[in-house]
Amino acid sequence: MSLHIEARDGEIADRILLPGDPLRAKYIAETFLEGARCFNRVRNILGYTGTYKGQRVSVMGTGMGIPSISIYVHELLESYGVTKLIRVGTCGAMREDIQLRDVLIAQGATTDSSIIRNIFGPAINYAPLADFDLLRTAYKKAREHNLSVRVGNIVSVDRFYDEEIDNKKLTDYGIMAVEMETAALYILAAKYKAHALGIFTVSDHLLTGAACTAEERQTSFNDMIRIALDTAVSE
Ligand SMILES: O=P(O)(O)O[C@H]1O[C@H](CO)[C@@H](O)[C@H]1O
Ligand SMILES: O=c1cc[nH]c(=O)[nH]1
Repeated sequence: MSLHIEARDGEIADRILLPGDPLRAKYIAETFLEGARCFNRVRNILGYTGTYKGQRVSVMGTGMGIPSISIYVHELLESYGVTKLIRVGTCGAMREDIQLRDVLIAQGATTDSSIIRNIFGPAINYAPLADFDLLRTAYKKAREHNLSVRVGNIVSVDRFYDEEIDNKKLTDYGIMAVEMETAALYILAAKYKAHALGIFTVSDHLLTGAACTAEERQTSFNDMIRIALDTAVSE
């Protein structure tokens, strides 16, 4: 056990999907995994392990924001020896050429979080990056399923409601979308020599105001989930 995860040794697979919403974890386990068993209920951050295409895979919520995901990813890496972590998140599109329900893959995760400064000090602006092998595999799997995905830079912000952020500047420099956790996932995975990737479904659009319902957010992101699971079990 670790402080926030009550699983016993061996109950968590070495590869795990990480949605922010614990109910999305439950949905993934019940819909896509065979023989899924719950290994965590602490704080209702639900976690499950089952099999997908014959291989053990886990899925667990991370909560919202960098402080929350940092706790769970740290404990998964430090106490449970997880080696492949794939975030399956929602995001807000920031560009006109990206639509509701599009699937995006974060090659990089720009951030305004103090996590970079806290770790590296004021002189270094570390660039959190996806694991190249996972990224390449996810892209290939998407193409095999005839799904179009976009690969590029996203921004992991500290505040969901942020009136001060300059979104226009971020999009001018190629940022596709906004979410709240991936920079920390990539940094922690790098520290522990693990492999991490963030895959997203666009749940709302910052320019048009279009949005999926809360229920759709929880359940309607099957394309992203299939890509993530196929990537998790490859090699
Ligand atoms: O849907 P999840 O995976 O939680 O991701 C996004 O949704 C939450 C905000 O509504 C933040 O956690 C953000 O990163
Ligand atoms: O963090 C997020 C997630 C979805 N949509 C947003 O606008 N922000």
